[in-house]
Order: sequence, then structure tokens, then C-alpha cells
Amino acid sequence: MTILISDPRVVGIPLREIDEPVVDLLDLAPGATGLARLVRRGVRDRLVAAARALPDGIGLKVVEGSRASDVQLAIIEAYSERLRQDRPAATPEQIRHLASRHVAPLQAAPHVAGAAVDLTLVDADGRELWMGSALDATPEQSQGACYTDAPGLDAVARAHRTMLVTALEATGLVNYPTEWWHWSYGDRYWAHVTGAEHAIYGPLPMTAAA
Ligand SMILES: C[C@@H](N)C(=O)N[C@H](C)C(=O)O
Repeated sequence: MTILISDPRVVGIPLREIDEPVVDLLDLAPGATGLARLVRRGVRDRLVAAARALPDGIGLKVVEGSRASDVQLAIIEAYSERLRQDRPAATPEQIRHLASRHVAPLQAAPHVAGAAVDLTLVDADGRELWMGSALDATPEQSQGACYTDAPGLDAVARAHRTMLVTALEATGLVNYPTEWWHWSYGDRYWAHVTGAEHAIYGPLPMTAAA
């Protein structure tokens, strides 16, 4: 069973911040601007290694790296409101649980720590490969195809996901299983998956206005 990022077993993991700087993603993030181009150095190093391990003619394209805390809160609120409208009988705790299939609570938000990227595969001309759902589609929008191991994917999407997972996992990056595009290192979810005693990257002091 998938343990979501809002689970107390994840949110409760201690943090020992190592103060590693954020760096620009350079050619890994064509088209991204501002904070979206920045990640912790350990994340970029792993992405560079993963990109080198991909077959010739295939590359990585990061759509978003770091994210300001106020932007994270706005995504949480917008998606939670949609869930509340769809499920008027749901309790606040149920909404929080369901929302965390798509967006992390602030206490454990990896993008806010510079610890995560949303990315996809591209061909030699920079065209995004078919991955079986739109990047950033919610479970409702994608009818579950956003889940990395979703059943019923066509063979092309499955092959591309396998390629992505193989290259990224080999570097120590960890996937959030409800989103094929979301990969992180050093945050609380990474610590949960790897068994590390603590996270090493905590929230950075970033707001959208900064
Ligand atoms: C909102 C979505 N793109 C995303 O970033 N989800 C993960 C789980 C997050 O909020 O860190």
C-alpha cells in the first residue's frame, strides 16, 4: 500500500539540515525560470548522472525544481477546495489525505526544500515523450494514470516510464508513487523510502515575491 507524504510516518521524520546550496539546473531545465530552475546541489548531481545513463537521443527535461512556500500553500488550497466540492461529506482529515496524493503538506514539501523536481523524458529535438498521462495531472484528471505503476498503460508509456525509473533510481533519487514525474532526494519522503534516520534538506526561505 502506498504511504502518502502526509502520513505521520513521513511528516514525523526528523530533519538535520546540512545547508547545501541551491544551484541552477542549466540545460536540464530548458524553459524553466526563477526558482523552478534551482535545486540542491545533490539533486542536480544525481540528475546529471541519470541523464548520462539514458539511451542515446533521450534526455531529461525538468519542468519545476524549487517552489516558494506560498505557491505550495496556494496549490494545496486550490486542490483541497476541488476535493471538498466533489466530496462534501469528507472530513478535513480525509481531504488532507486525498490532497496529498497530488500535493505535499508544507511540513514535508520537497520542492520547498529544493529537494525535488518534476520532470519528463525528451527526444533529441527536445520533444516530450509520451508517458501515459499529462505531467502534473491529478488522479481525477488522469483517471489514475498519474500513478507510476498504474495498470492499463499502453506499451509505449510503460517503456518510457521504465526508462525513467531505471535511470533515476540508480542515482538514489526517489519517486513519489502517485506521480510518475516527481523525484526527490534528501527530503522526508526520501528518508522514509530509503530508511534514512533523518532528512537532510529542509524548507528554504523562499516566497514567490522573493
Ligand atoms: C503539485 C505537484 N506538482 C507536486 O509538486 N506534488 C508533490 C507531491 C509536492 O507537492 O511536492
